[in-house]
Amino acid sequence: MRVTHLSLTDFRNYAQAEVPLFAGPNLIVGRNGQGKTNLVEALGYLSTLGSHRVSTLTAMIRAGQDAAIIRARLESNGRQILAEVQLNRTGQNRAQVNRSVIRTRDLPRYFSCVVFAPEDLALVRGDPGGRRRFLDQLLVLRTPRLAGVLADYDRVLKQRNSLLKSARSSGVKGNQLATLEIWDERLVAFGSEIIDERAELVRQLGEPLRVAYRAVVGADHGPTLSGALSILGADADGEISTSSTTATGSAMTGSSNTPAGTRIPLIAPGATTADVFRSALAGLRRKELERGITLAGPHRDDVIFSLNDLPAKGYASHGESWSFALSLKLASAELLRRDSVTGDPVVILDDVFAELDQQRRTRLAAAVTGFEQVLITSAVLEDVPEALVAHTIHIRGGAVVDG
Ligand SMILES: Nc1ncnc2c1ncn2[C@@H]1O[C@H](COP(=O)(O)OP(=O)(O)OP(=O)(O)O)[C@@H](O)[C@H]1O
Repeated sequence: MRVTHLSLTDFRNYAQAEVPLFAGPNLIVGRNGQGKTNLVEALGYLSTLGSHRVSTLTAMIRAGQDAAIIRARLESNGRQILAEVQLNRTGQNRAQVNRSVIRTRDLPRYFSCVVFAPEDLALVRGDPGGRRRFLDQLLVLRTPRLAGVLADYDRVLKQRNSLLKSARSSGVKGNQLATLEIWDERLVAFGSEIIDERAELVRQLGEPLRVAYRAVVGADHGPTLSGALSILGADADGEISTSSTTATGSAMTGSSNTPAGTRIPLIAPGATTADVFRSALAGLRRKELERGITLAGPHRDDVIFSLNDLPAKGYASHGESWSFALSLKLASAELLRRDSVTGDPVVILDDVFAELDQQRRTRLAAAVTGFEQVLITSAVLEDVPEALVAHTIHIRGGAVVDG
């Protein structure tokens, strides 16, 4: 898939911009602070419903304006699609596809892109929330129906938390316990589906992750790489021990790959994720009523990435962490490419070449050149490998300019 034209109205520092885009590499250049990242951030929103650099979406609306509009013409398997979204300060965003209103959360059904940016380092070094978001965005792009399951889980979690909070402040009443049991069942139903989907995704990421790491680093006898989903919250006070679903565990090189996706039975052989989740909630009941929040569930999961059998977080060097993060993104682009009926995801490299040495630049360029469309932003033209210098767009002060 590719974007053939991007229009922005009152988005970040763009009052109005019309940007034609082409198949293959598109290089977006300009001095610092001119609007290069803003341009690709707009496209990222259409695919992830978020930003790779801020969590408050109102920052994307041009200062002094009430709404921003992102409009992209897409070509997907020969089909033309016009995807639009209006971001409002009120938070009531509106989306359209081919001029028909759709739910904003359904936008990723029409457009998939993978954004690589310096912020990705947080996937390895940052908090679990970033890793959960990474998995969930990829899940939704691959299986759009899961956007609904994630939204339902969040809704039930909020309702369950407010019930726990009110039980904490006013003492537990019998009818509250009955209601809590109803919320428990819903939380378990949505939550165990999310846990299972995330675990399967981590398992599937294993092989492309190893291939990507090798492509970026060029290791011939590479380190071992693995990821494991730690589920049900790893409660700090030890009420429940962290249960872990090993998801990728094989050596990066060598022929005898450990079978990926080995499930460790958590309670008893044959126990389902729902069984485990349900009994964790039962075990935490007293503590949850004391604290007034839900202490177990996929909202507390983490993915533990390992390099050379050590957790990447806290052990990997800056260069290793950055290569790991790049590889995670490359691996997700590869998964999307494999299972997408709409063709390759659009690959966006936002300011990444400045972070890499010459060898890694060349290797990364080689890894992405096969994708149908690649958008690259850079303040320094010379940082970008020649293989990616083709169509060039110059940005100055929130406007597309000639040369
Ligand atoms: N909501 C907004 N309204 C108006 N201007 C904004 C808004 N958000 C950001 N800007 C402006 O956009 C500019 C930053 O744009 P952007 O991050 O795209 O720069 P860039 O060209 O990628 O720079 P660099 O090379 O330094 O990464 C800043 O001047 C900032 O003040």
